[in-house]
Amino acid sequence: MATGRTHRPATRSRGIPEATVARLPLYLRALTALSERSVPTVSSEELAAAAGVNSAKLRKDFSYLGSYGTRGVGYDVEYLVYQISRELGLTQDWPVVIVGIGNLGAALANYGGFASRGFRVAALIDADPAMTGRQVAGIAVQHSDDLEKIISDNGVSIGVITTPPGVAQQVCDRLVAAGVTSILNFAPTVLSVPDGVDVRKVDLSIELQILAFHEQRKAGEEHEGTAAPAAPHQEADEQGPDGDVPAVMPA
Ligand SMILES: NC(=O)c1ccc[n+]([C@@H]2O[C@H](COP(=O)([O-])OP(=O)(O)OC[C@H]3O[C@@H](n4cnc5c(N)ncnc54)[C@H](O)[C@@H]3O)[C@@H](O)[C@H]2O)c1
Repeated sequence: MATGRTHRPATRSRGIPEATVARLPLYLRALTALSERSVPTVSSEELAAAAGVNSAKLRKDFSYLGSYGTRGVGYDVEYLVYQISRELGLTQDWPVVIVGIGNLGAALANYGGFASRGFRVAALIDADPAMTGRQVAGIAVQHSDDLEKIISDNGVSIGVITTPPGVAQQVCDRLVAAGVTSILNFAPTVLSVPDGVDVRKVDLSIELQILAFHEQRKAGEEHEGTAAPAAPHQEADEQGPDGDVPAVMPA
């Protein structure tokens, strides 16, 4: 068993760096907004500004997709939406299960943004017998005793864990044994997974702690009237999609 990290090399087999992959959803979100406004083409500068990314980085990212735009015209919005969606695997439907249907699991189940991005909530699973059969977001919650059958029946490869931290590893092990190969973990615990399984961890409290650090530094600067020492240098590929620490991290 390996612990912690996402078990993928920094550069994917098709040669797209993970840092670029992490920015593709930002481009896609900006492009989708342009597409909804029937904007046909966009310059790299406009798109970079809309995505919150540096334009040179954007051009480099798109070169990995084989998309170079047309000088003086820019990028074709619809074609880029298609290209990025295909690269992210969003042109196919991904059934997802959510395990642990408490406050957070129910909120995620009710989030309408998954379906429009190619993720279908195929099943909701909880260990509390009182939850079994209860409708959440129009889906009947199923008992965790049936987890393996639910995964297999629905052909699920992506699992979301929103259980208490103490049971998250056990839930993760069952999901993986049942065939799940990608896990989005919201529980505040580090999961161990075998090679070939990707884990991403979301931790809003870490994001808040980072903001608190910056707030403290700003307050210190005001107080002392001098600049605080610069933050430690971050390598480009350690940075998040918009050049900051990512909200969703490799576990
Ligand atoms: N990542 C974040 O930013 C973030 C934010 C909020 C909460 N959390 C974490 O998300 C998790 C859920 O928080 P919550 O407020 O929804 O808690 P909750 O207590 O409301 O819900 C947890 C649910 O998990 C179920 N459960 C317990 N053991 C289970 C098992 N073995 N299999 C399946 N289901 C099981 C419970 O019956 C319950 O319905 C916690 O670990 C919490 O720390 C993370």
